[in-house]
Amino acid sequence: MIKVGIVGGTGYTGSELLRLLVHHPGVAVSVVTSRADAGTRVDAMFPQLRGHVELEFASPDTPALSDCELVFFATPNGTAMQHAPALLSAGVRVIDLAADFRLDQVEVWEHWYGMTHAAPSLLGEAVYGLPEINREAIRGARLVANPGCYPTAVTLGLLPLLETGAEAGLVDKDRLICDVKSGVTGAGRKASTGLLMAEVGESFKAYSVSGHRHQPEIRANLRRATGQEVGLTFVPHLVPMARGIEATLYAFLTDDRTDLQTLYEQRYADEPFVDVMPSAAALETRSVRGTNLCRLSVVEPLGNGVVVVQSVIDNLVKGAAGQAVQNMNLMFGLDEALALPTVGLVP
Ligand SMILES: NC(=O)C1=CN([C@@H]2O[C@H](COP(=O)(O)OP(=O)(O)OC[C@H]3O[C@@H](n4cnc5c(N)ncnc54)[C@H](OP(=O)(O)O)[C@@H]3O)[C@@H](O)[C@H]2O)C=CC1
Ligand SMILES: CC(=O)N[C@@H](CCC(=O)OP(=O)(O)O)C(=O)O
Repeated sequence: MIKVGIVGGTGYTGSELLRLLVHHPGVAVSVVTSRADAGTRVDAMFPQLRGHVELEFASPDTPALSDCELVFFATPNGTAMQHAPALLSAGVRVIDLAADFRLDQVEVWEHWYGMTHAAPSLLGEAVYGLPEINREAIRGARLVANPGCYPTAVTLGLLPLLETGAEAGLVDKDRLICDVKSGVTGAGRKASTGLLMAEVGESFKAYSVSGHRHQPEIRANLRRATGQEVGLTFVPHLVPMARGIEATLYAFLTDDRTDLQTLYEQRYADEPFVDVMPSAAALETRSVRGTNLCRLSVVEPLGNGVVVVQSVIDNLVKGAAGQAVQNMNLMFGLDEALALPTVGLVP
């Protein structure tokens, strides 16, 4: 059994990790932390875990984390970078669900995250944990930077257009448009006026239109996959639902000879967690709710050179905790799909 710790176990992604890991046959969760709720039984806070988790939340400074083989950080940005160096030195592998190790250039990271990086020397070593572009590197990694939720949905949606068509110029890589919507759990469980039901319910808004920190992460992913710079406009929106991300992605074709449906189906034929719909189906977030799937559809609706890709994920699963478990499975030589659901909770 792999001995695992979770820092930040009272948050949405930490509790989602617990939901998935209690069904994992190769994992024993031995430490779950919270500063505010240290000493409280995990199943007292989360009755859905009764009978599955017999732990109390521990303080994050507990030495028990150093006895783990793997520690997940399900904490705000800027936390894992303070603790990862000591854990790695103690031989513990680390998966950070936050953004501390996602960008490889420290000045770009500091610009977007507004703080000084505490462990810049690890940025070069950290492996970006999107298995669909980085599987082999993840297998050998000590430190994995789990992708952001929006970057997961957008990168998987655009990848085939850019990867396969880059040299031939399948689409205009300087004018990609990403219109993306998220449920409110994407903002975390902390108390915040902007997340109150009366603020979010019965309404729908765009935010960070002038720039969101996931834009450089998406560009870095597409650069990593294609070797080329891309130009993209990324606008996130908040939708009054708990879970789910829907990305509607637009690209302008520069070559109309490629069969887009075949391109997408072939690119993801061997991917256990990417499902390409057989036709230009309209996608719903609920079809992936609770699953580790990214479900895609591609269509050129008017035949006028504008491609529309839809991409849906559950932000807490493929967008966070599920992807982290997928990465853990790869790092420990297990079946990549172990303990990861693929049937959505509908309705
Ligand atoms: N929610 C989502 O859909 C996604 C989130 N992420 C990222 O994952 C991370 C966690 O997100 P989420 O679960 O939503 O966040 P939450 O706000 O729901 O939970 C944060 C958790 O971290 C703990 N925590 C906060 N500060 C510290 C600290 N300084 N040291 C140790 N523990 C701390 C909190 O407990 P306590 O304060 O008691 O210690 C709590 O358990 C974030 O970086 C987020 O950006 C990534 C992809 C998707
Ligand atoms: C709805 C909502 O507020 N979403 C968050 C995304 C948070 C997230 O997951 O951030 P990281 O992936 O960088 O960790 C936001 O836009 O800030």
